[in-house]
Amino acid sequence: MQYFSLNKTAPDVDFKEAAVRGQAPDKGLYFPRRIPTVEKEIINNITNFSKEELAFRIMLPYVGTAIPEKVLYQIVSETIDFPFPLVPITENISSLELFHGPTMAFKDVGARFMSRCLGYFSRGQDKKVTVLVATSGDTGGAVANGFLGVEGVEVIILYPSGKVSPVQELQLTTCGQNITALEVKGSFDDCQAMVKDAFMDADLNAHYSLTSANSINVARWLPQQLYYFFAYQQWPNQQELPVVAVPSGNFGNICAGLLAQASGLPVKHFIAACNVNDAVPEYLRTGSYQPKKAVATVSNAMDVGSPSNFIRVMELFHNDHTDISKHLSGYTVSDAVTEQTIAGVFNRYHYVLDPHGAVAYHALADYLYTHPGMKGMILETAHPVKFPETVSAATGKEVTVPPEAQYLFSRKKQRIVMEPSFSGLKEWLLQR
Ligand SMILES: N[C@@H](CCOP(=O)(O)O)C(=O)O
Repeated sequence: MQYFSLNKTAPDVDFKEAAVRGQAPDKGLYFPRRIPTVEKEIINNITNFSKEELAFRIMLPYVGTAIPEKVLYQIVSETIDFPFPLVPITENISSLELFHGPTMAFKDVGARFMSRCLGYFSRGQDKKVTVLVATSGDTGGAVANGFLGVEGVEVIILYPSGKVSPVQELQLTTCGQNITALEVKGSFDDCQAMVKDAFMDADLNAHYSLTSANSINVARWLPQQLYYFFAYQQWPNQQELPVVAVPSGNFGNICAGLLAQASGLPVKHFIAACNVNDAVPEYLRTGSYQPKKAVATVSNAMDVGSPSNFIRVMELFHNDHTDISKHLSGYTVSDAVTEQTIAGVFNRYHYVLDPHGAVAYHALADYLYTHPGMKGMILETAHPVKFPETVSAATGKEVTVPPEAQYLFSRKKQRIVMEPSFSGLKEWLLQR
């Protein structure tokens, strides 16, 4: 498999080089030259496949010969070594729970896959790989956990000061070892811009082998397709296809779902469920795409004003607004409605949504109301315990911390505070 840069002025590369570089030298995102077709035999008999076999068959064409098949099988098996249950909430809405991994968010899949690939690629290399990653909440913890102790790789996480939840902050600031956290006095978009500038800087590239662990990196982005296939394995009526509502911030997750659909996964329709940071729903409504300055919300992981992966969504549909709109609807959900949704779903169905899942639930319920007879699922992207204040206030009940997360509260936060400027980041990196 070859990958091309969406800025179209850098040479094509294979999976290894795309993963090791993160971003193309012309600052473009890598995109697969061709979209592999998932064999009909797999789709028609999907319940006969184990999760591991399915994951291996989906990822193999994207990885090509960059990793031996036996090693790839091992990597995908370790990546998905936890449950992905599809839980019914109402008669026509189910929740695909993606929070049963080590950091209780969907990012564990991409982070675990990428860390293992990078660990494999950096074996026997003298030069350490430095992963720079920006987070609005969940990516940071997942990447910290996925890369902790990986030989030959160090991770530097940039997160926006005061804009991630306390559990998220503990997850990304308490690992130590090869993980360093930088608290940036700005927004997620500032963090992401600083990281992207670093990849293009000649001095930094002379000192470091830099890569990204955001979904701009194909090794982080592509495995996010897997749980859409796991959802279809559990979907009860494969004649009546699901509408899938995805809480969307940087748009890597929904773009992976759209890619899975383009490769043959049966899905009725996708919904990009956003909070008020809604540049993409706005584009779907008006045909004009205008990145916005991000504002803070209760669904903080989606507080992204300029979603990196929107360009990949455009590429999938050849920049055709009419075609995109056939496959994808956008919704904007306010904090007040998010909180009412958590309360309403808890009171009526005894299901506890996190704020991101609640945004998706509201959008899906609204869509199904105007499309009677359809059924759908939300991607429940994070555990409610990551947002205890919002969830407890809405449900009137304490959120119980799962035993596997309790250790976090005895750990000491360690981070370096930084202004939101690339020159500050550069100076710090060069002085280390
Ligand atoms: N929602 C993210 C923002 C970064 O997204 P990514 O998928 O590109 O890593 C977060 O939780 O950090």
